[in-house]
Amino acid sequence: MIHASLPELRRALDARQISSVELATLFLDRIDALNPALNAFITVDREGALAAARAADERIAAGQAGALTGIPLAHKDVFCTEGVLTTCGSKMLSNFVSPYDAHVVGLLKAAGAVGLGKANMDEFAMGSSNESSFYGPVKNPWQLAHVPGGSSGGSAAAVAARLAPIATGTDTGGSVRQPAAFCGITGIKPTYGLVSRYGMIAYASSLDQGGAFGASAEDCALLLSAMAGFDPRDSTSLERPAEDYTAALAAPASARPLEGLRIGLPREFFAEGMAGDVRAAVEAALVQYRALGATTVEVSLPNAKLAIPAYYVIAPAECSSNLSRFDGVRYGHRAAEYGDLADMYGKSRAEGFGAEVKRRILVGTYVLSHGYYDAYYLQAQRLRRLIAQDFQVALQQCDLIAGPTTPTTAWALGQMADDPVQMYLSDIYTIAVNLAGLPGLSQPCGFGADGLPVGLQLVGDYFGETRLLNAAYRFQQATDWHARRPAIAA
Ligand SMILES: NC(=O)C[C@H](N)C(=O)O
Repeated sequence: MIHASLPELRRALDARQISSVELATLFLDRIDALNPALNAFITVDREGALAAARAADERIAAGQAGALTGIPLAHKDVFCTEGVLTTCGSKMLSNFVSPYDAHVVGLLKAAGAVGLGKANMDEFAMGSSNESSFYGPVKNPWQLAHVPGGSSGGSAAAVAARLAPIATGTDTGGSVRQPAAFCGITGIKPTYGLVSRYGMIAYASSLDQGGAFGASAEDCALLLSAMAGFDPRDSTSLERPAEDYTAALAAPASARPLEGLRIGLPREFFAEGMAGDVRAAVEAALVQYRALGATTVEVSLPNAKLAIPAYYVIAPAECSSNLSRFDGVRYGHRAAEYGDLADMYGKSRAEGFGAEVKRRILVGTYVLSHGYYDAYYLQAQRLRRLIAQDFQVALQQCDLIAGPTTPTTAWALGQMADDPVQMYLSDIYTIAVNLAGLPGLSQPCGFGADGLPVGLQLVGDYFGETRLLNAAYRFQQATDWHARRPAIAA
């Protein structure tokens, strides 16, 4: 049961081969056994999970089960959960119990999904390795001495090690796709505005977007279908009819299911910077895509190389504003001893935030300050527009864009700890997609020389989620990279 797909779990639950309580217990026991080694969860909510599972069993017995009723899942600890600790990976929120559920959490509860607990993450989602978490680093299930990626590293490691069949995440600059690639699973970041940000602790609001992790594109499609949808409480939520992202997957299998699909390969992504073993796996995957009927065409994203400097102005600027609410008064940690009010703010924030968060607040405050705004923030916004335009030009020549998710496989824990800029550079292929607000997916497509997974990134036009998930699904029907498991999950 541990390795069953979501549709298989659905059938087993509906046929009463297993109850939701039994299924939740199976995963909770696995978390107890394996989490000490992986550190994928910050909070395990056994009681809440079993109560939700009992309710799901009643719903199943009454014949009222939906696609996710009784299915266990993990939430990234950035999503507020009523009555359950929400830390955002920070000491600042180490005692924060939200009085309400994030929109996404509410939708999944209403669907009858069973929340197992809260997944570890980089502090306030700032990082690409999960090492900035106040609760300690997450280990990569494929090799425990390596990072799982970040910032949604706990969610990705949990799914890869089968501590949960599916998990939520968020992606501001790659935080779903990069850990999915490093952990050998599938992850999708939808179009900006598709998933409500209400109750998702804000990092960089114009970039933050909720996303889904699963062992396959099909499992991601099921989870995303339940997460997406208009929410008036998020001013950037898009008012669109709900979509069933699994509908296209039901089309009959054929030898060349991707006939007519044009895949654009950005010249700049294949030029330099990609490790040899990543390139080999990505190119082999493209051969497979062609065998399934797709054609490939070279496209250009001339400004994509400027995505990292633009992002590391815009994201810190927004974070410096968003994180000002953590002042020891309204939320979060308060210093035990202080003089006047300013001293209390200063000490509380100095004690509550870790080094990476402080670095970004400082950079963000600087680029927004009088006299520097035009030189940095405004320029970055201009670059952002050029990058988005590049994608629109490229997407006139193709239906989706493919390339590596990351330049290398997962690095060793500690390897980049003293070199934040090196870590920022590792997000080179994912960040431009957030700046443009486009949907992106990462799927496993092979292994590097070190035995660690390689991810293939697919990027679509706005609201192209169905096309991305369908392409990945057809690839997964013909290959078994997504079915490979780390020894810890055997
Ligand atoms: N939050 C993200 O999407 C991760 C990105 N590496 C960042 O640190 O901003």
